[in-house]
Amino acid sequence: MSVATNRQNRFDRRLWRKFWAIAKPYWFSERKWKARGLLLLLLLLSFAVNAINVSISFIFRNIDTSLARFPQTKDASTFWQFIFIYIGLLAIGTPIVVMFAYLRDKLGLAWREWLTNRFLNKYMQNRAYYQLNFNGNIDNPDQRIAEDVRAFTRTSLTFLLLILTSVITLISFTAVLLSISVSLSISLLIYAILGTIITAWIGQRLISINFDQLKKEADFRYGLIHVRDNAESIAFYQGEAEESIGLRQRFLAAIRNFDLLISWQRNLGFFTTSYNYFVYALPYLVVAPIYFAGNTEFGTFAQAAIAFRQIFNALSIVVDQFENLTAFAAGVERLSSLTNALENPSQVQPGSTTIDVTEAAKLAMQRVTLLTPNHQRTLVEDLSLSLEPGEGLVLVGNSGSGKSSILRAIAGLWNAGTGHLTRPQLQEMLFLPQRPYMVLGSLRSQLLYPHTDRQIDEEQLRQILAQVNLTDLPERVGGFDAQLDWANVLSLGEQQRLAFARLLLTQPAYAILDEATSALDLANEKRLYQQLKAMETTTISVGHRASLLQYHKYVLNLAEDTRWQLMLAEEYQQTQQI
Ligand SMILES: Nc1ncnc2c1ncn2[C@@H]1O[C@H](COP(=O)(O)OP(=O)(O)OP(=O)(O)O)[C@@H](O)[C@H]1O
Repeated sequence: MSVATNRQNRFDRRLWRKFWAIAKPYWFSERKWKARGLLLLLLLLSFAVNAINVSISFIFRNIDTSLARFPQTKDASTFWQFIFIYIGLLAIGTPIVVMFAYLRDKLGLAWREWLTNRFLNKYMQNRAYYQLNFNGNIDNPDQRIAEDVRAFTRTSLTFLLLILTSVITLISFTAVLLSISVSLSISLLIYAILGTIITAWIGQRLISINFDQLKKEADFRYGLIHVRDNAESIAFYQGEAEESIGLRQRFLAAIRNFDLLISWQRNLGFFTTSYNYFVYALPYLVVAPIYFAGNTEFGTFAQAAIAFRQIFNALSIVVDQFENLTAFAAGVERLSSLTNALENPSQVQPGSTTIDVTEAAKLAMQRVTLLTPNHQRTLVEDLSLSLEPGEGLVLVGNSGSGKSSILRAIAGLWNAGTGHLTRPQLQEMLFLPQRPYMVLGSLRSQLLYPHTDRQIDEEQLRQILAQVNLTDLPERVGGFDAQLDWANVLSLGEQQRLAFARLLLTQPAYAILDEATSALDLANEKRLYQQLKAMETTTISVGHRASLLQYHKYVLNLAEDTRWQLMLAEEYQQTQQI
């Protein structure tokens, strides 16, 4: 066996294993009985469809023979008898064929629902959605969960049933065909096997092209979404020309690859089309010598053509479905790599160390060295500090010195490094990130996020809004149930105050504020920090403004070369004034 074939076999085996790993859980899940029951029903229906097809071949054999005999016998009644049988069969067959397709799609839908939920659960667990951003191998997880899962469940079922029905068809019509001619059966078998081998050989390249196509289409769509999400910034920069070049490049990449795809489909088409056409002539060529020798009746031609077509279709599923199979294989690869990435979202490399974390009532660090997730840069070295509840800490330092990264380490988003971190439970801490986060939903859910199921009456919500100086917001936007594109409708300062309102509602023991008041005027900032103090919330802030110092006891000053300095806020203020 050549090296290439060996590699191909390994690839096929791996693909099969990957397919099974994605497909199996549903068929062994809590929904397994419903799924298996439906599959069994579909099998029974496909038996019925097959029996109908076999009957049709006999009906037409008799119809054609009665027509051929007519000049001698002058008997039309046999002809009409079989026409009526055929009509009766149609009446029974139609609902069976329609229900078969309907139930197949129903099962596909149930499977998709289950599998998508499974992916969504894993995607939202252990912050996998965040960690995947740093995984260069997983592009567009959104497309994988939305599109690839849909295609996977649908196509798997279609193929499975196609293969099962093909086997049934093969067995029943081979019996029909053998009763006509053994040489006909053998020639058909050889023809179909050769066809499959040649198609698989020409079509190999389609698998990788299809894989690229899925990626490039998703990249293009993501580019468009990016423009929509950042419409205002682009408009201010007048960046249309640049954006348009970027979009066109992504589109062109998709188009070029598609061009390649259709060229290969054309190459395959030259073969499959001629292969499919020639098969019409084959049964006539094989039956004619038997007929001319007077060894069979005229109707055999019709029956042989039908049986031949059925068997040929059954044997040619690989040829017919090759393009779909390649697209399917590409989808399986994408889902399989996503599944693996979701199993181990933080991608901890073997041998690399992580910061130890324990939970306690206070926040402390012992000799913590923090690295970027790819382990390429050390941000801070040997950091030790201890903060009692009520003592605030403000992090200062140049841009890029690692202030936000320390907050990420406290939140458990980043853990590459060494040392020991003690922190309160995450439920007791609320983080307000640098860019205010506006959820998709109503004003009420905006305020209650991330615990939107809490029952808080509107009066209380109004009080909180008044505390952050947004008294008139509900009236302005149309009430607490109004759903708007909040990130674009509210000013940055308003978004920051809304995020602060969330904080006041949640009343966490610790508030971690990453430049969360940078867009506010000093009076608003003071008001908000005073409210946090009144709630006895311990604050850990990042900011460049001197005004923040007065609300915290300590200052952690980060230098860019991984050094740091911890001092009392008052002392720090004095050093700044000198
Ligand atoms: N996902 C990442 N992978 C690798 N490096 C990163 C990643 N995110 C940020 N960095 C780098 O880590 C360094 C520290 O970033 P960080 O956001 O902590 O800075 P910062 O001090 O908060 O800056 P600023 O004041 O501008 O917000 C920066 O040099 C940044 O480029």
